[in-house]
Amino acid sequence: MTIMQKKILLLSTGGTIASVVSDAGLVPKESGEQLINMLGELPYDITVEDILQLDSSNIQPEEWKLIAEKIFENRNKYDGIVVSHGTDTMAYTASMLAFMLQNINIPVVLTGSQVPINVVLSDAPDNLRLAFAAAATCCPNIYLAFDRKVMLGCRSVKVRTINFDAFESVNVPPVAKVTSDGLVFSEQNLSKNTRECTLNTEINPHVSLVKLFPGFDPKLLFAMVKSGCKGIVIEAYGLGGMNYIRRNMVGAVGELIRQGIPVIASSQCLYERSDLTKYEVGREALLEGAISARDMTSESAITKLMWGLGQGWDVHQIAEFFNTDVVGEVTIEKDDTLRVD
Ligand SMILES: NC(=O)C[C@H](N)C(=O)O
Repeated sequence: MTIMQKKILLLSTGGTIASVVSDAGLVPKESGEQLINMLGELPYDITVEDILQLDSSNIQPEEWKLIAEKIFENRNKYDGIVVSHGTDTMAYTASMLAFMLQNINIPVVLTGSQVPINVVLSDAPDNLRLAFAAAATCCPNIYLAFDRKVMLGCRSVKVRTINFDAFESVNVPPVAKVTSDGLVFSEQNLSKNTRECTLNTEINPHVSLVKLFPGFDPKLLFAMVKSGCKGIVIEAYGLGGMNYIRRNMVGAVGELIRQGIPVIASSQCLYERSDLTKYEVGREALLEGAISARDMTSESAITKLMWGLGQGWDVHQIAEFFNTDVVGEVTIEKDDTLRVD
């Protein structure tokens, strides 16, 4: 009896995984085919397409669109898709793909490596094998697979520059882990997708992500808006606090919102949620109309803002959008009304 092998498409985009040493430093040169050849026999029917050959520092909204279109085009021809990608912006790409390809009907798994595949002790072969296994077995969704963990793409963050455990699933457990039992799934491997997959690559990249620091001049926010910025994510302090003495960030937020610029307040802390209702410095911002990012990653918050603005939505619609769990990117608690009374 012949067992039907799963059909998996590898879309290769470059990154360290495909890099070689050159006089100019590491540059992505290896093709997807070369990556596959380094893995030896795999129990899948693999097709390869090279769509980009970039360090992921060069991956921007134009490339997100191309990757999303390629996935959409192939979503009914394969059982799963693996996207090889540089690690530096992989969490941004994974988050944006989740918004652009809502209700995706197959597993799409991004992976890369900290060390080029042609180096003896590279992490690339393990990461690629994991990505293929995830693409063959996970529920439909956008994932990031790295260092024996499979995470929801919109919850992943790059947290290390050198060590192999470069990514973490923030505020939710990984979807699956590799143990001696193989790929072991958590309960999260349940697909919520019941609707038709849509491709919507309309985004507005004219946004800013600002990390608040003591002494930050709120006038700079208005300068950004003057230069065309249409929405701002502020990584505020702790639960979402902002200063209002001397330099009035809270007042600036209110003014921007009255001008029609959505301002999202997230936390500089990587873990756990922002909750603007707790302290006066958060409540004031909330009263001025700041929109809470709750427990979203900054990568998800900024890509969600770009996508929402791309739909032509105003401040109220963006607030509504951020109060909605669209692709698993945010935890909305049942009675989480964020009222300040
Ligand atoms: N490890 C990596 O892939 C880093 C590389 N600079 C990239 O993001 O393309």
